[in-house]
Order: sequence, then C-alpha cells, then structure tokens
Amino acid sequence: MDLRMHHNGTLEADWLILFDGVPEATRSALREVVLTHRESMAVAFYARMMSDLDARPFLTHEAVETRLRQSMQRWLETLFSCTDRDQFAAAMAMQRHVGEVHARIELPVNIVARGARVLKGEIARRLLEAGLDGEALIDAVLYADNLIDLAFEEMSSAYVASHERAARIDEAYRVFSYGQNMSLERERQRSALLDWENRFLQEMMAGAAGDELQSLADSSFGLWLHHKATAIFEGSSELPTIREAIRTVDDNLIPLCQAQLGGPDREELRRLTKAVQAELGQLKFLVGAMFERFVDLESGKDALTQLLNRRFLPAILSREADISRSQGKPFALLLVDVDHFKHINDRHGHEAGDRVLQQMASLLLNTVRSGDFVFRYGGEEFLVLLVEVDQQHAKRVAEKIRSRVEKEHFLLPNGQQLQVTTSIGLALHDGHPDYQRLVNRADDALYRAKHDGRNRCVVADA
Ligand SMILES: Nc1nc2c(ncn2[C@@H]2O[C@H](COP(=O)(O)OP(=O)(O)OP(=O)(O)O)[C@@H](O)[C@H]2O)c(=O)[nH]1
Repeated sequence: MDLRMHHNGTLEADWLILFDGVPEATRSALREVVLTHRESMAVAFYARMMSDLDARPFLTHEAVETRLRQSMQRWLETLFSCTDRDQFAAAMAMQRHVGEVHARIELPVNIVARGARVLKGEIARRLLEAGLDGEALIDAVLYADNLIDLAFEEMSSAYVASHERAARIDEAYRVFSYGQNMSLERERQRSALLDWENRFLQEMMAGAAGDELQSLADSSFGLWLHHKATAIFEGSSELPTIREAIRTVDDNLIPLCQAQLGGPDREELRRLTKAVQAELGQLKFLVGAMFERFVDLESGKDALTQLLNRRFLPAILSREADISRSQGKPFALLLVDVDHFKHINDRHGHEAGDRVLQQMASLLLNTVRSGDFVFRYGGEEFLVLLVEVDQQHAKRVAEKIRSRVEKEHFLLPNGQQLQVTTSIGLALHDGHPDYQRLVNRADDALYRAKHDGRNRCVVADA
C-alpha cells in the first residue's frame, strides 16, 4: 500500500469536511481577499521573517526580491483557490515539494511554524479590513487557519521523511568512511602533517623575504580535515580544538613568521618556529586521539573491558522494548556501580582501578545469561539488560551479582588482592516507549542504594 496516498487521502477527507462546512459566499470572499492582497501579504510576510533572528540566516535580500515573494504569492493562490479534490491533491503535492526543499536547506520546522502563524495573522487582518464580520468572519478565519495547518502538516511529513532519508545516507557515508582502512588513513594524515612541517622548517631556514608560506588549511592535511574528517568525526570533541590550532598557525603564527623571514632577528624567528612546532605537536596528538576514540566507539566495544559501550544502547533498548511489547514479557535494567571506586584509584593507582573494572566485566558476563546484554555505561558504572524477566527474577540476578562481587578477590597488578562492593539500581521495563525513562528510573534506584549505605540493590518505583 502506498502510505503517502493513503495519508493524503485522509488530508483530503479532512479538507472536504472543512470545505463543505463553510458557505460558498464566505469562501469566495476569502479567496477574493487573498488574491487581491497576496502581493502585500508576501511583502509583509518576508519583512517579518527578515527581521526574525532565527529565520534571517536562511534568507537573503536577493532571494526574497527575485524569487521568494513570487513563490509565496503562487503558494497562496494555489492553496486558496482549491474547489475540488483534484485541485486540493495538487496543492498538497506542492506542499510536499516545499517540505523537501526545507529539509534540503535544513530550515528548522519551528521557523516554518512561525511563518504559518505570521501568515494566519496577515490573512485575518486583511479579512477584517475587507469588512467581513460576524459569522462570515469567524468562518473565513477558521477556514484559512485550517487550510494553512493542512499545508503545514503535509509539508512537515515530507520534511521528516526527507530528513530521515538524509540522516540515513549520512550515516551510511560514515560507515562507508569507516570501512576505508582507518589505520592507513591515520598514517596518511600523520605523514601529511609531517610533510607540511618539514616544508615549513626548510622555508624558515632557507627562506628569504617575500616567500609565500603555504597555509596549513591549504595543505593536504587541511583539505582532508575540512572535507572528510568533518563528515567522519562529526561531534568528536577533538575536532573544534584541531580547527582552532590550524587557525592559530595560519592566522597568527604564519604571518608573524612571514614578517620575520629574511630579517635580522634570528632569535625571534627561532621562537616563532618553535611555537609552530608546538601547535603541530598538539595537532598530531589530537588527530591520533580522534582516530583512536572513533575506532573504539564505532566498533561498539569498550576498549578496556571489551564490553559493549554506549553507542548501541539506544538501538538495543528500543529493540528490546519492541520485542517486549509484542511478546508481553518484560525486561529489566540493572545499573551496577562500584562503591568508593575513587579510593581504589587513589590508594592503589589507576592501573589497579582498570584491573578491577576488567574483572568486574568478566564477573558480570559470567553471572548473566548469554542472551542478556552487559554495557560499560560510564567510568565505574555498568548497565546490564536482562531480557525476558519478571521483577522477582531480576531481583535474584541483581542480588547474585552483588554477593558475588562482595566475595570476589580482585587481583591487582602488584599481586595484592582487593575486595570491593557494588550498589545496584534495578528497574523493570513498564512498557513506556521512552527508554530514557527506564534508565532514569534505574539511576534513581542506584542513587537510593548509594544513599542507603551502598553494597545493596534497590528496586525502582513503578
Ligand atoms: N582506573 C580507572 N578509573 C576510572 C575510570 N573511569 C572512571 N574512573 C574513576 O572512577 C572514579 C569514580 O568516582 P566517583 O564517581 O566519585 O564515585 P566513587 O568513588 O565510586 O563513589 P560512590 O560511587 O559514591 O561509591 C573517578 O575517580 C574516576 O576518575 C577508568 O577507566 N579507570
């Protein structure tokens, strides 16, 4: 079944009811007002949007003058002239097109909603000025508002579909990029940075005044960063710092070097060269860290414990919520947190802490069934998803984890043995579609377990 046609059919049915509910004379009066004033309404509309701080970045004076006002007038004419199903269907096809364009330019939906509100105000004002009153005025305003709402609804559904498609393609591109050999890419970028550095050092040694130094942004590394890394490493915390370092080299240091080249102050030139090298050192470190973190995160695995990291948690939780809904068997979340973990690090060193986390990970994996999921949720916090359990069963598992940890002798790198305890928050999935709520409930229960003295399991309120 073509869902869009089906969906469209519903809109058409809604429109017909609206259409039939308004006397022909009122509809004609409304159409007349819109057609007469469409130009001044388009002018007023864009004047409002141009002065709107959120909308302004999406508009240029030229686009408004040459295209947008015209399109708005056509849009008004098409929407308000519909007198039969076919015309309405054509008007809705136009809305889908508009929605797709909005998605392409990434115009936020709230701005479109604001535009709709502005337009409704304009139309109501013109209707009043045209002398409509009483029932006719109410009918006309309601009809106009509803028509704009229908258009907005259709625009939004096309917008969302387009947006999701774009996001899927974006994700596919990231996966594709990941499929490219990342360690090779990393080496390539490391040597591109080295090449640039060597060229720079040679120029500084041999250079004469007037020589143009190549900027880092124009180098092979700079181009890669700008065009490829941005797509692959989107959201990485290193990326803004890397860009900043490139700017510092290109905008501050290189012009200073340039000014000193061939000049008498060799000492100053040496100092500047050192400053550039320091920035490059930082850049190499950041790029390395960015690759490393990406490989860990994308693989879905936590490097230290080999457990799942948080990357696939949303996907796994939504899948389990679906399975649970269709089979009527609940699942449970346990948030397991090592007590006073900071003391372990402080007293025995970070490496000892790491070893405890690794042994915790195997203990958890060995305590749950193979169909359950174990994540490293945060530093010393683990999340266990127990599939197909009731509350009693989940409580037994939580208690088993707690008591096994309490009895375990954790082996530290220096051969010493250490005993630790854990606090556990347990929440049973209650069918609520927002999985974050389930995590929050488990988190609240964990907080209570800590607060009540640690080394205990607390069940979340329903
Ligand atoms: N060794 C090691 N330590 C980590 C890691 N991740 C986080 N930590 C440390 O874990 C500690 C967590 O401390 P807190 O959140 O204060 O909690 P806590 O000391 O466990 O105390 P309670 O949870 O209140 O019982 C911090 O000191 C982090 O530095 C890791 O991967 N390895």
